[in-house]
Amino acid sequence: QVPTYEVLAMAESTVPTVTTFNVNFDSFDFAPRTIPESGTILSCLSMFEDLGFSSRWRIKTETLVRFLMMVKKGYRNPPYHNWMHAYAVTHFCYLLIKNLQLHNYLEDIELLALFVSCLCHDIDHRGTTNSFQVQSQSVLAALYSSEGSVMERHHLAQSMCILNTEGSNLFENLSSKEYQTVLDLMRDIILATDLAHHLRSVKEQEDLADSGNYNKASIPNRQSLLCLLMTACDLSDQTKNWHNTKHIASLVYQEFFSQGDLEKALGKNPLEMMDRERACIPELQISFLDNIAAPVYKILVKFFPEAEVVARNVEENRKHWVHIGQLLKLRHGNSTQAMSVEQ
Ligand SMILES: Cc1nc2ccc(C(=O)N[C@]34C[C@H]5C[C@H](C[C@H](C5)C3)C4)cc2n2c(-c3ccccc3Cl)nnc12
Ligand SMILES: [Mg+2]
Ligand SMILES: [Zn+2]
Repeated sequence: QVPTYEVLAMAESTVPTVTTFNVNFDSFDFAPRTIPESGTILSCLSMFEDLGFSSRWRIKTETLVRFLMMVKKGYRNPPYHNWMHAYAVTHFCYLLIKNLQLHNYLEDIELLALFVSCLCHDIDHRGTTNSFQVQSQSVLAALYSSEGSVMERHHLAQSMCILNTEGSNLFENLSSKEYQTVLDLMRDIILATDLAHHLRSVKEQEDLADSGNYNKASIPNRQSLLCLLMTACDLSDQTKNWHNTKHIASLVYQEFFSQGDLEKALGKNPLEMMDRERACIPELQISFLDNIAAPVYKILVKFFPEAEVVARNVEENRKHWVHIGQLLKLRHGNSTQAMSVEQ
Protein backbone atom coordinates (compact mmCIF):
# COMPACT_ATOMS: atom_id res chain seq x y z
CA GLN A 1 0.00 0.00 0.00
CA VAL A 2 1.13 3.58 -0.54
CA PRO A 3 3.03 4.76 2.58
CA THR A 4 1.27 7.39 4.65
CA TYR A 5 3.65 10.24 3.80
CA GLU A 6 2.95 9.76 0.06
CA VAL A 7 -0.79 9.89 0.70
CA LEU A 8 -0.16 12.90 2.95
CA ALA A 9 1.91 14.65 0.27
CA MET A 10 -0.69 13.96 -2.42
CA ALA A 11 -3.52 15.15 -0.15
CA GLU A 12 -1.71 18.38 0.71
CA SER A 13 -0.05 18.40 -2.76
CA THR A 14 3.04 19.63 -0.96
CA VAL A 15 6.47 18.08 -0.61
CA PRO A 16 6.68 16.54 2.89
CA THR A 17 9.30 18.01 5.19
CA VAL A 18 12.42 15.95 5.82
CA THR A 19 11.40 15.17 9.39
CA THR A 20 8.17 13.57 8.11
CA PHE A 21 10.39 10.54 7.52
CA ASN A 22 12.24 10.59 10.82
CA VAL A 23 12.97 13.22 13.47
CA ASN A 24 16.67 12.27 13.30
CA PHE A 25 16.81 12.57 9.51
CA ASP A 26 19.38 15.41 9.63
CA SER A 27 21.67 13.78 12.21
CA PHE A 28 24.99 12.11 11.35
CA ASP A 29 23.78 9.06 13.30
CA PHE A 30 20.76 8.55 11.03
CA ALA A 31 21.10 5.50 8.76
CA PRO A 32 19.36 6.42 5.45
CA ARG A 33 18.98 2.78 4.44
CA THR A 34 16.22 2.52 7.06
CA ILE A 35 14.03 4.58 4.67
CA PRO A 36 12.10 2.08 2.49
CA GLU A 37 13.04 2.24 -1.21
CA SER A 38 9.41 3.24 -1.93
CA GLY A 39 9.98 6.45 0.06
CA THR A 40 13.35 7.47 -1.40
CA ILE A 41 12.09 9.63 -4.29
CA LEU A 42 9.88 11.67 -1.93
CA SER A 43 12.77 11.86 0.51
CA CYS A 44 15.04 13.28 -2.22
CA LEU A 45 12.32 15.80 -3.09
CA SER A 46 12.19 16.94 0.53
CA MET A 47 16.01 17.20 0.70
CA PHE A 48 16.07 19.44 -2.40
CA GLU A 49 13.32 21.54 -0.79
CA ASP A 50 14.97 21.66 2.61
CA LEU A 51 18.34 22.68 1.15
CA GLY A 52 16.60 25.51 -0.69
CA PHE A 53 17.83 24.19 -4.07
CA SER A 54 14.35 24.13 -5.63
CA SER A 55 13.78 27.84 -5.09
CA ARG A 56 17.42 29.00 -5.49
CA TRP A 57 17.76 27.28 -8.91
CA ARG A 58 14.08 27.53 -9.90
CA ILE A 59 13.66 23.75 -10.24
CA LYS A 60 10.06 22.82 -11.08
CA THR A 61 8.77 19.97 -8.90
CA GLU A 62 7.57 17.97 -11.91
CA THR A 63 10.99 18.32 -13.59
CA LEU A 64 12.68 17.26 -10.36
CA VAL A 65 10.39 14.22 -9.96
CA ARG A 66 11.02 13.18 -13.57
CA PHE A 67 14.78 13.64 -13.08
CA LEU A 68 14.77 11.57 -9.86
CA MET A 69 12.71 8.78 -11.48
CA MET A 70 15.05 8.68 -14.53
CA VAL A 71 18.12 8.54 -12.25
CA LYS A 72 16.60 5.81 -10.03
CA LYS A 73 15.63 3.81 -13.14
CA GLY A 74 19.17 4.31 -14.49
CA TYR A 75 20.58 2.13 -11.69
CA ARG A 76 20.76 -1.63 -12.10
CA ASN A 77 20.40 -4.03 -9.19
CA PRO A 78 23.81 -5.45 -8.24
CA PRO A 79 24.15 -6.25 -4.52
CA TYR A 80 25.85 -2.97 -3.58
CA HIS A 81 26.09 -0.46 -6.46
CA ASN A 82 22.33 0.08 -6.81
CA TRP A 83 19.93 3.00 -6.24
CA MET A 84 19.90 2.58 -2.45
CA HIS A 85 23.69 3.18 -2.45
CA ALA A 86 23.16 6.39 -4.44
CA TYR A 87 20.37 7.42 -2.05
CA ALA A 88 22.54 6.75 1.04
CA VAL A 89 25.43 8.71 -0.51
CA THR A 90 23.10 11.61 -1.33
CA HIS A 91 21.71 11.62 2.21
CA PHE A 92 25.24 11.98 3.62
CA CYS A 93 25.79 14.95 1.31
CA TYR A 94 22.58 16.43 2.73
CA LEU A 95 23.99 15.94 6.25
CA LEU A 96 27.26 17.68 5.29
CA ILE A 97 25.44 20.69 3.86
CA LYS A 98 23.03 20.87 6.82
CA ASN A 99 25.61 20.40 9.59
CA LEU A 100 28.87 21.94 8.36
CA GLN A 101 27.96 25.43 7.03
CA LEU A 102 29.61 24.48 3.71
CA HIS A 103 28.54 27.79 2.13
CA ASN A 104 31.50 29.35 4.02
CA TYR A 105 33.85 27.05 2.03
CA LEU A 106 32.14 26.45 -1.33
CA GLU A 107 30.00 28.36 -3.86
CA ASP A 108 26.26 27.66 -3.96
CA ILE A 109 26.53 26.12 -7.44
CA GLU A 110 29.25 23.74 -6.16
CA LEU A 111 26.92 22.49 -3.42
CA LEU A 112 24.21 21.88 -6.04
CA ALA A 113 26.72 20.04 -8.27
CA LEU A 114 27.95 17.92 -5.33
CA PHE A 115 24.40 16.94 -4.29
CA VAL A 116 23.29 16.05 -7.85
CA SER A 117 26.58 14.20 -8.46
CA CYS A 118 25.88 12.01 -5.41
CA LEU A 119 22.55 10.98 -6.95
CA CYS A 120 24.17 10.19 -10.33
CA HIS A 121 27.71 9.08 -9.45
CA ASP A 122 27.26 5.30 -9.94
CA ILE A 123 24.40 5.26 -12.49
CA ASP A 124 24.23 2.06 -14.62
CA HIS A 125 26.93 0.34 -12.51
CA ARG A 126 27.27 -3.36 -13.35
CA GLY A 127 28.81 -4.45 -10.05
CA THR A 128 32.27 -4.85 -11.59
CA THR A 129 35.45 -2.74 -11.30
CA ASN A 130 37.35 -0.61 -13.81
CA SER A 131 40.05 -3.26 -14.13
CA PHE A 132 37.37 -5.87 -14.92
CA GLN A 133 36.10 -3.67 -17.78
CA VAL A 134 39.60 -3.64 -19.26
CA GLN A 135 40.27 -7.35 -18.54
CA SER A 136 36.99 -8.44 -20.09
CA GLN A 137 37.36 -5.95 -23.00
CA SER A 138 33.87 -4.60 -22.31
CA VAL A 139 32.15 -2.03 -24.51
CA LEU A 140 32.75 0.57 -21.77
CA ALA A 141 36.48 -0.21 -21.80
CA ALA A 142 36.49 0.22 -25.59
CA LEU A 143 34.89 3.63 -25.09
CA TYR A 144 36.87 4.96 -22.13
CA SER A 145 39.90 2.84 -21.18
CA SER A 146 42.39 5.18 -22.90
CA GLU A 147 41.46 7.92 -20.40
CA GLY A 148 41.08 5.62 -17.35
CA SER A 149 38.24 5.75 -14.79
CA VAL A 150 36.14 3.70 -17.22
CA MET A 151 33.06 3.26 -15.04
CA GLU A 152 33.11 6.85 -13.76
CA ARG A 153 33.17 8.21 -17.32
CA HIS A 154 30.16 6.03 -18.11
CA HIS A 155 28.27 7.23 -14.99
CA LEU A 156 28.97 10.81 -16.15
CA ALA A 157 27.81 10.11 -19.72
CA GLN A 158 24.57 8.52 -18.48
CA SER A 159 23.97 11.52 -16.21
CA MET A 160 24.46 13.96 -19.11
CA CYS A 161 21.93 11.97 -21.17
CA ILE A 162 19.28 12.39 -18.47
CA LEU A 163 20.00 16.12 -18.15
CA ASN A 164 19.76 16.45 -21.94
CA THR A 165 16.35 14.78 -21.98
CA GLU A 166 13.36 17.13 -22.35
CA GLY A 167 11.38 17.35 -19.10
CA SER A 168 14.11 16.00 -16.81
CA ASN A 169 16.70 18.76 -17.15
CA LEU A 170 17.18 19.89 -13.57
CA PHE A 171 19.25 22.87 -14.70
CA GLU A 172 16.83 24.18 -17.35
CA ASN A 173 16.44 27.52 -15.54
CA LEU A 174 20.15 28.18 -14.95
CA SER A 175 21.94 30.79 -17.07
CA SER A 176 24.12 29.35 -19.83
CA LYS A 177 27.23 30.23 -17.78
CA GLU A 178 25.83 28.52 -14.67
CA TYR A 179 24.77 25.55 -16.82
CA GLN A 180 28.29 25.07 -18.19
CA THR A 181 29.77 25.49 -14.70
CA VAL A 182 27.51 22.89 -13.06
CA LEU A 183 28.24 20.31 -15.79
CA ASP A 184 32.00 20.93 -15.51
CA LEU A 185 31.71 20.51 -11.73
CA MET A 186 29.73 17.24 -12.10
CA ARG A 187 32.47 15.93 -14.39
CA ASP A 188 35.25 16.66 -11.86
CA ILE A 189 33.19 15.33 -8.95
CA ILE A 190 31.98 12.10 -10.58
CA LEU A 191 35.47 11.32 -11.95
CA ALA A 192 36.78 11.88 -8.41
CA THR A 193 34.75 8.86 -7.20
CA ASP A 194 37.36 6.54 -8.80
CA LEU A 195 39.24 5.43 -5.66
CA ALA A 196 42.48 5.21 -7.64
CA HIS A 197 42.00 8.94 -8.41
CA HIS A 198 41.21 9.59 -4.73
CA LEU A 199 44.40 7.86 -3.59
CA ARG A 200 46.40 10.18 -5.88
CA SER A 201 44.70 13.30 -4.45
CA VAL A 202 44.32 12.53 -0.74
CA LYS A 203 47.82 13.81 0.23
CA GLU A 204 46.97 17.24 -1.23
CA GLN A 205 43.65 17.25 0.65
CA GLU A 206 45.44 16.41 3.90
CA ASP A 207 48.10 19.10 3.38
CA LEU A 208 45.36 21.67 2.71
CA ALA A 209 43.55 20.65 5.91
CA ASP A 210 46.79 20.66 7.96
CA SER A 211 47.88 24.06 6.56
CA GLY A 212 44.80 25.78 7.98
CA ASN A 213 45.10 28.02 4.91
CA TYR A 214 41.94 26.96 3.12
CA ASN A 215 40.91 29.89 0.94
CA LYS A 216 37.35 29.98 -0.45
CA ALA A 217 38.60 32.32 -3.20
CA SER A 218 41.01 29.64 -4.44
CA ILE A 219 39.54 27.37 -7.14
CA PRO A 220 42.10 24.57 -6.53
CA ASN A 221 41.27 24.69 -2.80
CA ARG A 222 37.55 24.38 -3.52
CA GLN A 223 38.15 21.56 -6.04
CA SER A 224 40.25 19.64 -3.50
CA LEU A 225 37.57 20.01 -0.82
CA LEU A 226 34.79 18.97 -3.26
CA CYS A 227 36.67 15.74 -4.09
CA LEU A 228 37.22 14.98 -0.39
CA LEU A 229 33.52 15.56 0.37
CA MET A 230 32.43 13.34 -2.55
CA THR A 231 34.63 10.47 -1.32
CA ALA A 232 33.34 11.04 2.23
CA CYS A 233 29.79 10.65 0.86
CA ASP A 234 30.68 7.58 -1.24
CA LEU A 235 32.15 5.73 1.78
CA SER A 236 29.63 7.07 4.32
CA ASP A 237 28.13 3.65 5.09
CA GLN A 238 31.31 3.17 7.18
CA THR A 239 30.29 6.08 9.44
CA LYS A 240 27.02 4.52 10.62
CA ASN A 241 26.28 1.85 13.27
CA TRP A 242 27.87 -1.61 13.17
CA HIS A 243 24.72 -3.32 11.91
CA ASN A 244 24.76 -1.05 8.84
CA THR A 245 28.52 -1.47 8.29
CA LYS A 246 28.38 -5.26 8.58
CA HIS A 247 25.47 -5.40 6.12
CA ILE A 248 27.31 -3.20 3.61
CA ALA A 249 30.41 -5.40 3.79
CA SER A 250 28.32 -8.44 2.89
CA LEU A 251 26.87 -6.56 -0.12
CA VAL A 252 30.28 -5.32 -1.32
CA TYR A 253 31.84 -8.79 -1.06
CA GLN A 254 28.86 -10.39 -2.81
CA GLU A 255 29.77 -8.08 -5.71
CA PHE A 256 33.51 -8.66 -5.41
CA PHE A 257 33.19 -12.45 -5.20
CA SER A 258 30.82 -12.59 -8.18
CA GLN A 259 33.44 -10.67 -10.15
CA GLY A 260 36.12 -13.07 -8.91
CA ASP A 261 34.02 -16.01 -10.11
CA LEU A 262 33.70 -14.35 -13.54
CA GLU A 263 37.46 -13.68 -13.68
CA LYS A 264 38.21 -17.34 -12.85
CA ALA A 265 35.77 -18.40 -15.59
CA LEU A 266 37.72 -16.12 -17.96
CA GLY A 267 40.92 -17.92 -16.91
CA LYS A 268 42.17 -14.88 -14.97
CA ASN A 269 43.46 -14.77 -11.38
CA PRO A 270 41.27 -12.44 -9.28
CA LEU A 271 42.66 -10.11 -6.59
CA GLU A 272 42.52 -11.77 -3.18
CA MET A 273 39.69 -9.41 -2.17
CA MET A 274 37.66 -10.70 -5.12
CA ASP A 275 38.41 -14.39 -4.47
CA ARG A 276 35.89 -16.12 -2.21
CA GLU A 277 38.41 -18.95 -1.68
CA ARG A 278 41.15 -16.65 -0.35
CA ALA A 279 39.52 -13.48 1.00
CA CYS A 280 39.40 -12.92 4.78
CA ILE A 281 36.76 -10.21 5.09
CA PRO A 282 37.70 -8.87 8.56
CA GLU A 283 41.35 -8.46 7.50
CA LEU A 284 40.38 -6.85 4.20
CA GLN A 285 37.94 -4.48 5.88
CA ILE A 286 40.48 -3.45 8.53
CA SER A 287 42.95 -2.56 5.78
CA PHE A 288 40.22 -0.77 3.76
CA LEU A 289 39.36 1.30 6.88
CA ASP A 290 43.02 1.97 7.74
CA ASN A 291 44.24 2.77 4.22
CA ILE A 292 41.20 4.33 2.55
CA ALA A 293 38.13 5.16 4.69
CA ALA A 294 39.44 6.36 8.09
CA PRO A 295 41.92 8.87 6.59
CA VAL A 296 39.07 10.51 4.63
CA TYR A 297 37.06 11.23 7.81
CA LYS A 298 40.17 12.26 9.78
CA ILE A 299 40.85 14.91 7.12
CA LEU A 300 37.16 15.88 7.12
CA VAL A 301 37.34 16.47 10.89
CA LYS A 302 40.47 18.64 10.41
CA PHE A 303 38.36 20.88 8.18
CA PHE A 304 35.17 20.53 10.26
CA PRO A 305 35.67 19.54 13.94
CA GLU A 306 31.88 19.30 14.32
CA ALA A 307 32.04 16.16 12.13
CA GLU A 308 34.03 14.36 14.86
CA VAL A 309 31.24 11.81 15.44
CA VAL A 310 31.63 10.26 11.94
CA ALA A 311 35.36 9.64 12.41
CA ARG A 312 34.62 8.09 15.82
CA ASN A 313 32.02 5.76 14.29
CA VAL A 314 34.58 4.54 11.74
CA GLU A 315 37.01 3.74 14.59
CA GLU A 316 34.17 1.93 16.41
CA ASN A 317 33.48 -0.19 13.31
CA ARG A 318 37.17 -1.02 13.01
CA LYS A 319 37.09 -2.40 16.57
CA HIS A 320 34.18 -4.67 15.62
CA TRP A 321 36.18 -6.05 12.67
CA VAL A 322 39.19 -6.68 14.93
CA HIS A 323 36.92 -8.56 17.35
CA ILE A 324 35.38 -10.64 14.53
CA GLY A 325 38.85 -11.41 13.19
CA GLN A 326 39.91 -12.72 16.60
CA LEU A 327 36.75 -14.85 16.91
CA LEU A 328 37.43 -16.37 13.48
CA LYS A 329 41.04 -17.14 14.40
CA LEU A 330 39.90 -18.81 17.63
CA ARG A 331 37.22 -20.83 15.88
CA HIS A 332 39.02 -21.78 12.67
CA GLY A 333 42.69 -21.58 13.56
CA ASN A 334 44.70 -19.45 11.17
CA SER A 335 43.14 -20.91 8.04
CA THR A 336 42.70 -18.18 5.47
CA GLN A 337 39.50 -19.82 4.20
CA ALA A 338 36.97 -17.21 3.12
CA MET A 339 34.55 -16.76 6.02
CA SER A 340 31.01 -15.52 5.92
CA VAL A 341 30.64 -12.36 7.98
CA GLU A 342 29.72 -13.54 11.48
CA GLN A 343 26.33 -12.33 12.74
C1 LIG B 1 33.15 -1.55 2.48
C2 LIG B 1 33.96 -1.29 1.25
N1 LIG B 1 35.08 -1.99 1.06
C3 LIG B 1 35.87 -1.79 -0.04
C4 LIG B 1 37.07 -2.52 -0.20
C5 LIG B 1 37.92 -2.28 -1.28
C6 LIG B 1 37.58 -1.31 -2.22
C7 LIG B 1 38.50 -0.98 -3.38
O1 LIG B 1 38.05 -0.57 -4.40
N2 LIG B 1 39.84 -1.13 -3.15
C8 LIG B 1 40.87 -0.78 -4.16
C9 LIG B 1 42.23 -1.19 -3.58
C10 LIG B 1 43.36 -0.83 -4.58
C11 LIG B 1 43.37 0.69 -4.81
C12 LIG B 1 42.00 1.11 -5.39
C13 LIG B 1 41.79 0.40 -6.72
C14 LIG B 1 41.77 -1.12 -6.48
C15 LIG B 1 43.12 -1.56 -5.91
C16 LIG B 1 40.65 -1.52 -5.51
C17 LIG B 1 40.88 0.75 -4.41
C18 LIG B 1 36.35 -0.59 -2.11
C19 LIG B 1 35.50 -0.83 -1.02
N3 LIG B 1 34.31 -0.12 -0.83
C20 LIG B 1 33.63 0.83 -1.55
C21 LIG B 1 33.93 1.39 -2.87
C22 LIG B 1 34.17 2.76 -3.00
C23 LIG B 1 34.40 3.31 -4.27
C24 LIG B 1 34.38 2.51 -5.40
C25 LIG B 1 34.13 1.14 -5.28
C26 LIG B 1 33.89 0.59 -4.02
CL1 LIG B 1 33.53 -1.09 -3.87
N4 LIG B 1 32.54 1.18 -0.87
N5 LIG B 1 32.48 0.47 0.25
C27 LIG B 1 33.57 -0.34 0.28
MG1 LIG C 1 31.66 4.40 -8.33
ZN1 LIG D 1 29.54 4.90 -5.11
